[in-house]
Amino acid sequence: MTTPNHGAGDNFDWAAAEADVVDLNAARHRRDNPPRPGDTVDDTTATATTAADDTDDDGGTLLVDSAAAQRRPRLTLAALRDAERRPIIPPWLRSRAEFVGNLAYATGLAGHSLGYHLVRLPKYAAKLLVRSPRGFGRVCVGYHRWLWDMEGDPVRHAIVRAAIDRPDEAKMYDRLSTKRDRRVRWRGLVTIGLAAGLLVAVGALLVAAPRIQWSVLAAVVGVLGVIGSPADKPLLDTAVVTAPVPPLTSDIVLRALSVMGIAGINQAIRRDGPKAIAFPAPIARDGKGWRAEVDLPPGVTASDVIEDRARLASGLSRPLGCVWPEGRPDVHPGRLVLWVGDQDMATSKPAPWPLLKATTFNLGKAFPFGTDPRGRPVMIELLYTNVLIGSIPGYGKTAATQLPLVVAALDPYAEIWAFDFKGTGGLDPIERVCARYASGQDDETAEAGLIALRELRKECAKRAATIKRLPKHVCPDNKVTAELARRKGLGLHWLVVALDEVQELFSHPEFGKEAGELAEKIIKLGRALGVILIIATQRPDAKSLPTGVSANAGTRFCLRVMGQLENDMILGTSAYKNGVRATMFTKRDLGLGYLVGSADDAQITKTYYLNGPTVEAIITRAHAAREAAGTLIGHAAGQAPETPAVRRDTLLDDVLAVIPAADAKVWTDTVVDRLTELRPEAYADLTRDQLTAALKPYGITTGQVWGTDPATGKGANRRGIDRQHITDAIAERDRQRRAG
Ligand SMILES: Nc1ncnc2c1ncn2[C@@H]1O[C@H](COP(=O)(O)OP(=O)(O)OP(=O)(O)O)[C@@H](O)[C@H]1O
Repeated sequence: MTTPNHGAGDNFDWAAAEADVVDLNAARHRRDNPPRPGDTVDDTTATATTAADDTDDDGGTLLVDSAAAQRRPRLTLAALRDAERRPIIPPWLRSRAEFVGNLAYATGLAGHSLGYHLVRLPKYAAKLLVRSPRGFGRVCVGYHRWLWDMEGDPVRHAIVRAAIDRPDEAKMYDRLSTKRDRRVRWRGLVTIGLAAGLLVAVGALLVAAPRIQWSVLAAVVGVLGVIGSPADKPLLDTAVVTAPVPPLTSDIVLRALSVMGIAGINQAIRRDGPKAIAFPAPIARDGKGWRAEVDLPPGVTASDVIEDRARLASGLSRPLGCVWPEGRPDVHPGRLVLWVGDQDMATSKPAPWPLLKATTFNLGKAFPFGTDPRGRPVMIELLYTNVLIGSIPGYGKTAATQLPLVVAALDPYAEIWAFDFKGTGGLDPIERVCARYASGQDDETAEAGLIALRELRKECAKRAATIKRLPKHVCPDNKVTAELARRKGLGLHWLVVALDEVQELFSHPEFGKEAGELAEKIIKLGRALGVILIIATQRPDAKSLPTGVSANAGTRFCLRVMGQLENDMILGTSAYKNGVRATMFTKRDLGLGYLVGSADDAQITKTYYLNGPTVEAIITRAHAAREAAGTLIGHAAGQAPETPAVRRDTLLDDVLAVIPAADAKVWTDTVVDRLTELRPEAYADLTRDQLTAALKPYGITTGQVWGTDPATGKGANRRGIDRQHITDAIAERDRQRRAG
């Protein structure tokens, strides 16, 4: 507020004082008369009061903008060009699945209603028969009133009463009576015509065929029965009882937002009334629910609302599973898209997976991963991406990991490696089509996973070299294309590698560090090389999920998690801040998560759920397709990982040669190094897993061995070979040779 200069005697600033009084009155008026819905606000007053609220340090008014500048901008060409265009065809008509779903629903409903009423036809006929005398009575009474123009009776009586005091009213009565007589006369003539017509019709009916007589009688009874029906007892019973779902209106949204206890919203509503919340688009039906776009008051972000979904649902008086708020940070942080479903998502019937009956599938195409709250399919493309899946235990990670694997299984040219480091058997149904497979919570499985990652790293190097060799016109973008992946002999087929419960591997005391480093390299390199890594974890923290891995995943799916850290580890930095919060999912939200990376915005997605027998059935078809295509390899074909033939004959003797009698047990890594030194031509590219696999047929397994690392001089426990096992195996082999 400006302060008049009191000490200046005659120089008193009357203009400033007058402005103050105007401002003060305006402020009082606003306080005493808060705007109501539908009120219009005078821009000039609003501007003046807004400006008056902005005071500088000295208490003087700080007018930042003129009244004109604060007025709503006019519609300009530039604004039109930038405006968001509403779809011409509504989304439910563009989505085939949604359209077919709606059509099927409408047809089903119509069929049900028809069947319901057909069964009750005798009851309806009886009702009509009973009601027809009353209907006949109503018709007679009605006709009698019409014939004698009885509607005008009260008026004529009123005029007779009035004529007692005012003689001029007698003239009016006279005019009305004449009119009435005329009307009754022509109505009488019509009645004579009608009676004659009726007599002729009855005569014709008497000589007509019985079928026609009964039909006419039924029609007359039907019409009279309908006319005779009491207003509170409709003829038809109710075929479908609908639970009334209240439509979403701006008032309801406003009420819900105002009870959330968000200070910014409450202050704005107190100040500006309903205008504090703006609706940039009309609230409309969207799928099986309502969609409202809301611009929250300045300073309030969509995530402030999303954070407390339960309170929002309470404000809307709807079940929690119906209320799905989302942010639109691409528009601005305060834009909230609120979708309120008719039915709780947790109790609604899950949609069947569209690929349930497929025999093959081309992995180059996007596949249906789940449905959004509106029931529309959510698609994922697997090529050139890696997938990271996370949640607390028991919310559908394995089920979500299984889906892309089943899809990959349906492409006979895609190779699959699958590892389940918790050994719960979630991926067992797809074992039959995996080139590599291991499941268990033991060190063996963890080691098999590490070995696979080493192999995968090598595979990436090999593929990179192949791509480098290819001419530019065959491989212009230096990456595997769908066409290259199909070419036999190039070795560039899609390779899908799933690591479920990967926290067990990454936090393994012996293999974890190396596995993490390898996974990071593969996730960075493999994308263009046709290698797709799918990683699922129930412990998304820095120790169990290397940041290099979490930061480089292209597609992310986060089911229920408990905190911001886990949320952002899976969905990416700032996801929580931007309102993408998998913490909002509740105990009932199985299979429900945020999917990031497959579309521009994060999508709330409920995965399609395939139970064990369903997966078995699909995998049986996939297995047959692979058999026909000749692509059943590795574990699926009953083969152990390959070892060069040259090593097989002399392997046991060579291993014994590099383990002196003084060393009872030696680390496998040390044996590999010594073998390479012994015969580089045979063992130069031998890996630890290959050696472990090559010794397995002799019944030799690796175990924990204490030793000293020659590089660091530190003692450690690692996988190693017992010399005694080698000597036993050689003795057994020699015995068999002698016997054979
Ligand atoms: N899309 C879905 N729809 C309905 N139910 C689902 C869905 N996905 C998973 N579930 C249910 O959730 C249960 C747990 O799923 P799953 O085993 O995949 O979870 P998880 O997160 O891998 O668990 P854990 O970490 O304990 O292994 C399943 O048995 C199934 O009943």
